[in-house]
Amino acid sequence: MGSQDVHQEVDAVAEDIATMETRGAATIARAVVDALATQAEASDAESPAAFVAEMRAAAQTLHDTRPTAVSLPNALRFVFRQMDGESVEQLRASAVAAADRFRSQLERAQDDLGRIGANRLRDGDTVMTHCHSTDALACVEAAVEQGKELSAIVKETRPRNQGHITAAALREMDVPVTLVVDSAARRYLDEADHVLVGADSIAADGSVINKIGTSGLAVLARERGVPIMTAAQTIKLHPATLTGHTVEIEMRDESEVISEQDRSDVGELEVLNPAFDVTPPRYMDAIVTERGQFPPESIVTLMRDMFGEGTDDPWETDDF
Ligand SMILES: O=C(COP(=O)(O)O)[C@H](O)[C@H](O)COP(=O)(O)O
Repeated sequence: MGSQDVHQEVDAVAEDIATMETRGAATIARAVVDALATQAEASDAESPAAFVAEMRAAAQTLHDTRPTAVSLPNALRFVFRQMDGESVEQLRASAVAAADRFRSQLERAQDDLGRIGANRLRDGDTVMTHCHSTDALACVEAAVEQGKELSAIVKETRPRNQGHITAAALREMDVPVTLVVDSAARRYLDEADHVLVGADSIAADGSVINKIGTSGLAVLARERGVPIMTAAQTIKLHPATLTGHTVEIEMRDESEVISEQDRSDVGELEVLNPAFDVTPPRYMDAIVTERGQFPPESIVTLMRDMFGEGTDDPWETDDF
């Protein structure tokens, strides 16, 4: 175990998330749940209180990696809500079982969401994508499995070019891909039948928080009359927005935007590198979840159903 009895695997997972070795909201959620299970399995805590303290320290370490994707705290919350017992062994077993349940729910949710999203796509359609979203790709995959022939226009998604990952995933599905730079989006929107994006968080008013550039793409899509949908499992619903909190937008290092050499050639300047932006609900046609598709403005009903009026920190629960 490392500092505060946090398992070294937890520290490694946290490092991978912070450096974006592990990235994408659903993938991050799965990684943190795996790490919590490792923490639980490896714990040599001698009392239930010590076990819970260790799990909380592990959760805090994982939580503090990236701020925007709410799937991360929602995944931690899922495990903590189901952790229960009088002894270390019972607590351990319930945490590991909760992690197992989370993993299978995540997979099922993505499959269900994919089938729902696929219903919006017709044979012969071209979809334009932004960034890399496994939820969005699940819709394409389900449509392809239904026998629909699709093609894709993939935005490269500066500064980290996650569009390349999307292009590779689509080619695996035998979907023809055209890669374009971000600023070519408007030029090629006339050739697209749908814009398909994922989400890191969905706010109670139906705003979609996703990779920087999504909001501009949504405005352009509206202007060109191209429907745009967000594919997002319900673990992307942000409970704190029910009580008026806003979603923190991660600011990343300027080195992702400009090299040190180029920067010194240019001279004095400020570089800003927000990783995400907010698309207001009026620019989004539908949010597709595993529980059906929703007009963005109505997502609040699903959120109240799932969370009540709000929630605490993921590791705070009345059970301990
Ligand atoms: O914005 C991103 C990834 O950003 P980053 O690369 O900065 O993590 C994705 O669209 C969402 O996370 C959804 O992904 P998924 O559908 O796989 O959860």
